[in-house]
Amino acid sequence: MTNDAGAPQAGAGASEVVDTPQADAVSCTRLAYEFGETRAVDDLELSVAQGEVFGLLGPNGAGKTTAIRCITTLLPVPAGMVRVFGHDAAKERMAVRRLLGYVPQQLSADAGLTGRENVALFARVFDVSRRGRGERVAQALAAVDLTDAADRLAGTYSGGMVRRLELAQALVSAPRLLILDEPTIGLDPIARTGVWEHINAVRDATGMTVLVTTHYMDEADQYCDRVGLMHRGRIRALGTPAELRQGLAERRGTDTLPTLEDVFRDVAGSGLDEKSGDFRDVRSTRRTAHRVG
Ligand SMILES: Nc1ncnc2c1ncn2[C@@H]1O[C@H](COP(=O)(O)OP(=O)(O)OP(=O)(O)O)[C@@H](O)[C@H]1O
Repeated sequence: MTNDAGAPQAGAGASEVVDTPQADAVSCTRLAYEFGETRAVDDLELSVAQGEVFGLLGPNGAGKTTAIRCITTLLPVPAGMVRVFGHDAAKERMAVRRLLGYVPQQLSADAGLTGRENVALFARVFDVSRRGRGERVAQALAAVDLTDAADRLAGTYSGGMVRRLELAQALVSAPRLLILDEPTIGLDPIARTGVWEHINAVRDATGMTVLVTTHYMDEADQYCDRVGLMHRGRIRALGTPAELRQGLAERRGTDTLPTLEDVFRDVAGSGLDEKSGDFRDVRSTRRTAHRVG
């Protein structure tokens, strides 16, 4: 185990998890987070294995963003434990931050800078060494197919291009874990597919782990190795999309394979629409395609 300065840490107990190939990329144990009276994350248990694309699914208010923000160290861990490749997110915040790239829901690109300047800014913030920085920036832009548009102002980009630019910003530090909060919300189907194809291509090339939140059950079904269905602060069902769909078909005694959304409705029950909003409501109320410009 290392401390935030990267030096060996004295006194690491024998029972502590260390950064080995066997360590989970993300491990949350009884993670809880409250905003006043609201228990946003409720004793969350979550493990993401190294190299997998894991989808954290759930409707508005399920607690996905709060959990993600604890994992990225942007929020403290008031109760429970969060580890990233074995590093304790509460005690080794800098070590954790160095391992991950994060694309938040909020716009993280500057409309007044070119694509290249935006990515270069992130390279400086994430301490990518000056030597070779230009090449790393160019590689990150190429990985998301923005080489030709790299020297245009981001304010002229389409919604899909902005999302890919934000992906390049997160990739420039060569993270081992990429965390994306609603990466495709508000994009048209072609742009959504484009974002996923680039995520997958980088994952295939680097073996990076991907943790993604989404409301889009169809995307999770198609692109995630495993999914966790989150509702009211907890994971209510966990498995590969095929396992979850098959499981519901067996419970219902039907040959017709249900959708992942059917699975979610089954595990979340009638409370889904009353308290947390419907998936379609969320889609129609949140539009980010024109976030820049
Ligand atoms: N800063 C805050 N102050 C007070 N309550 C908050 C705050 N952020 C989130 N919450 C509440 O915590 C709960 C979980 O919210 P969170 O944003 O984590 O859910 P989510 O699943 O990410 O939803 P969304 O899909 O809308 O982003 C909700 O009830 C929300 O209203």
